[in-house]
Amino acid sequence: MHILETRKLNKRFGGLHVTGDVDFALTPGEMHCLIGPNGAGKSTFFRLILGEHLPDSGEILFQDHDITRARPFQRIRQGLSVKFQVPGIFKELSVRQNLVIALQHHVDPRMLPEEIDRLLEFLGLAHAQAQLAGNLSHGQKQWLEIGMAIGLKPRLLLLDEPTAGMTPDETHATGEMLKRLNAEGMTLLAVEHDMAFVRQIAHRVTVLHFGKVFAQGTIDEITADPRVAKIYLGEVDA
Ligand SMILES: Nc1ncnc2c1ncn2[C@@H]1O[C@H](COP(=O)(O)OP(=O)(O)OP(=O)(O)O)[C@@H](O)[C@H]1O
Repeated sequence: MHILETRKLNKRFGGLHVTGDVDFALTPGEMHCLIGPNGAGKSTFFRLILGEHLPDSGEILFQDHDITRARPFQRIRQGLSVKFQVPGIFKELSVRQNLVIALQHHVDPRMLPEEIDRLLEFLGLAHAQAQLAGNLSHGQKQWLEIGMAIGLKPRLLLLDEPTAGMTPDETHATGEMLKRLNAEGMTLLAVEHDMAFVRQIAHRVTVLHFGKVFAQGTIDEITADPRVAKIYLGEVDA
């Protein structure tokens, strides 16, 4: 059984084949990273999974349900959540208020304060809960956004370059945070460029190149593959 599966997923923009026949499957409990050179189609593949783009052909299955044409909110209701690269936090509100907004329609109001305390602790933001979110460091803003995305207790969390712009310490702390989520049963799929981070978290890695699955394996298999090194140097054509 797979938690997410795409079958021959295709997306074109004009004449450009951005996603070409992508067959991809995620096992429940897996931490998977999607890598590939700029323009490989990673963001487009993410947006197809989320329902922000509709494919020209192919299928997307989530927990064995066909969600190919489902609206984004329907996918979220089924247990999909996403953390985008640009934080969607409310800068003029406190850290705690941001979490209240994210959780209030999904958690029993009597349990809300306790649930938020637990999240703040998990994110390492308990001491900053009264601060305005706009005053947090870049890394803390990303963690708050992760908190808002996991407050709904998704089965699958998608992360778009979760460590972009972070210091090495923040990047490492983010990796450990994601590993704890995974240990609690959440499946994770991250688009990521930082290979040290990929090594820290990924069970398996998929390389996209010109919209196609170019290679798949453990990080050791991927980094030892001379064909993968060549696509980053621009030596392998579509
Ligand atoms: N809405 C769109 N309309 C037209 N072309 C698009 C659109 N979105 C993406 N593209 C093109 O599709 C290709 C793949 O883009 P995509 O953003 O999916 O790649 P990526 O692997 O995420 O790249 P990066 O690592 O730079 O973020 C690019 O050539 C891009 O210009």
